[in-house]
Amino acid sequence: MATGRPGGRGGGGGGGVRGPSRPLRAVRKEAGTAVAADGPDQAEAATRARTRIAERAEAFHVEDELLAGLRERSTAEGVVPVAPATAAALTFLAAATRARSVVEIGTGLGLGTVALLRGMPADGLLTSIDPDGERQVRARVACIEAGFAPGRVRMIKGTSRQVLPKLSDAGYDLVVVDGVTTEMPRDLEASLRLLRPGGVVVVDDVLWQGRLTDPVRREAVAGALRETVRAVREDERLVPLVLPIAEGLLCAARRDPSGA
Ligand SMILES: C[S@@+](CC[C@H](N)C(=O)[O-])C[C@H]1O[C@@H](n2cnc3c(N)ncnc32)[C@H](O)[C@@H]1O
Repeated sequence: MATGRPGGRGGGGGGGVRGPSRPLRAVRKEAGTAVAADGPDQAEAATRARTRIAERAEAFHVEDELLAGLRERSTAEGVVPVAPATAAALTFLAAATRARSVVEIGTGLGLGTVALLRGMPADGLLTSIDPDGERQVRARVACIEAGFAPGRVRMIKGTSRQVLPKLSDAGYDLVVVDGVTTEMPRDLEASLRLLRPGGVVVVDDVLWQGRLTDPVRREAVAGALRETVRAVREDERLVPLVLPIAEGLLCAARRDPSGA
């Protein structure tokens, strides 16, 4: 029976109860398989359908005036804020994990900060890191305008390299990596140290395909993204997931080694 979903065929079917664990060989599905199986017309139709679905999913999230204003100001100043769907995902993840202690790398003007606070419990504390102290002052004002007491946010001025080593090991429920892309592999590694068992790390825009005119810079950014994705995929302490939101939102939960 046709499912009507692009790529909705195959997938192994079957129950979902796993047998005794044994090492499994990773099998990667290559892009383009659909062309071989269905022909170019079906593949194109599937791609169009996927694009439409992605657009509808993005349109589901309508930002309020506060976030829309922050987005406009951020963009005007050359700070790339998290996308609307990413902001919604941050709010969701903070709520779903009941994240009381959160770290955000890259405050910007505070769009992601407000999104995270909106999902966190009322007694949660968000630590946000950015070398630009002036932006952090404005982000703090945005958090107050959003209705959060000043004590809910700890703004720390500095780069992730300077600040992350000073934060407590296994002390955080959720870490969001949204600083400078070339620092991402290092930020990820530091973030994993900060996560408590069961904690979640989120890395924004890992499937970035943007164009940079400087080829050296472009390769540095692409290399950092590849390294980050590979590190998460290969880390057996993590349960990874890439959500096709904006330019790819990488999430990973840190397993509890006690098995609890
Ligand atoms: C992509 S923006 C963050 C956007 C923000 N999360 C939001 O949703 O609006 C990146 C931010 O990282 C900051 N940044 C640059 N270098 C950094 C570093 N080494 N460590 C931490 N943050 C850095 C920039 O000043 C900038 O505000």
